[in-house]
Amino acid sequence: MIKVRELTKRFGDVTAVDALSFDLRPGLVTGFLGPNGAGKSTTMRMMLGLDRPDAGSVTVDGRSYVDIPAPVQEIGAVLDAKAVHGGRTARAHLTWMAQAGGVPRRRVDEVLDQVGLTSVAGKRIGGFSLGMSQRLGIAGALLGDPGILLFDEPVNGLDPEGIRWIRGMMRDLAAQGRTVFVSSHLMNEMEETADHVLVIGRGRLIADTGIAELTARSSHAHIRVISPQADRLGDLLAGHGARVGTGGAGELLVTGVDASQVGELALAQRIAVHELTPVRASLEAAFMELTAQEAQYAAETARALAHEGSTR
Ligand SMILES: Nc1ncnc2c1ncn2[C@@H]1O[C@H](COP(=O)(O)OP(=O)(O)OP(=O)(O)O)[C@@H](O)[C@H]1O
Repeated sequence: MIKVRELTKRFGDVTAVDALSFDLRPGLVTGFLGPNGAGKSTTMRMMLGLDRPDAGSVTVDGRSYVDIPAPVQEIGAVLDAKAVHGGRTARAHLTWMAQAGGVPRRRVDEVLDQVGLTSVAGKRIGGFSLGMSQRLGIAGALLGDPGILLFDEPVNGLDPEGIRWIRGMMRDLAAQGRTVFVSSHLMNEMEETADHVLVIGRGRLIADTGIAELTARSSHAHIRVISPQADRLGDLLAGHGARVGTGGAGELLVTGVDASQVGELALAQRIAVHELTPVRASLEAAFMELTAQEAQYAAETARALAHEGSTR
């Protein structure tokens, strides 16, 4: 378990990270959301011991990163996939990393295979596309078979196939019981990948919540019901405390009761139901609602996350 407590970092007058506290749990993809400049990279760098906090701490199973004897076997990270020596081949780069990290050399071919780069292992990295560089970065992070993985904006600038691949890889790593922490400045990107999200704005924590919990709790969540007797069913549901709106012909949009109650009530009155679908709120709608009553910076963060362009 990673525990971040009251983590703070200042650069001159700018407080990049402001008393940030959170835990990361294994077996989940935790999204780290915040607009550009919110403090995500700085937080990740402190988690890896690359920046020194002005205050606060990060511990991995009770120890700080610098006290871990073989760090690459506990935490793997991809901070900037392009920051590698372009003259080396992919295999030479990973072999050098394996030696530096005290990892057996046979792992090099294993991770090349795992990320689908075996056929270009002998090619120079300088000629790699962004998607290939991201795969190489992930291969490097996986070398020590670590239980914790940190990815800083891994899908930025990738094509849809590259994005799909990275999402699948993150989900697989979490399903293997690893802790996966991934930053993004776009809300819709996290909706499909993360189980849990931490949202920061101006270095401060705004939300720490499960995605399913956030979107199910939102007032935008509802049940879509289609019935040839929609009017009768609507009256029946309203009589049992539901709020009933209408959609298209024969369609009801119901809140305040769950799908099983709708089904049971319809059955009891012998009303045919052709469709009964719980519809979650989008992450964007749920988050806007969550922050609407909060500080202005929270609302600004919500808008920036929803509408910022996908490239920096
Ligand atoms: N080395 C540095 N020196 C001075 N200021 C810095 C430095 N690194 C980060 N900052 C500032 O700290 C704040 C947080 O930056 P950080 O890069 O952590 O944000 P971010 O959420 O990762 O955004 P981005 O996605 O744009 O990198 C910004 O105001 C940034 O300008």
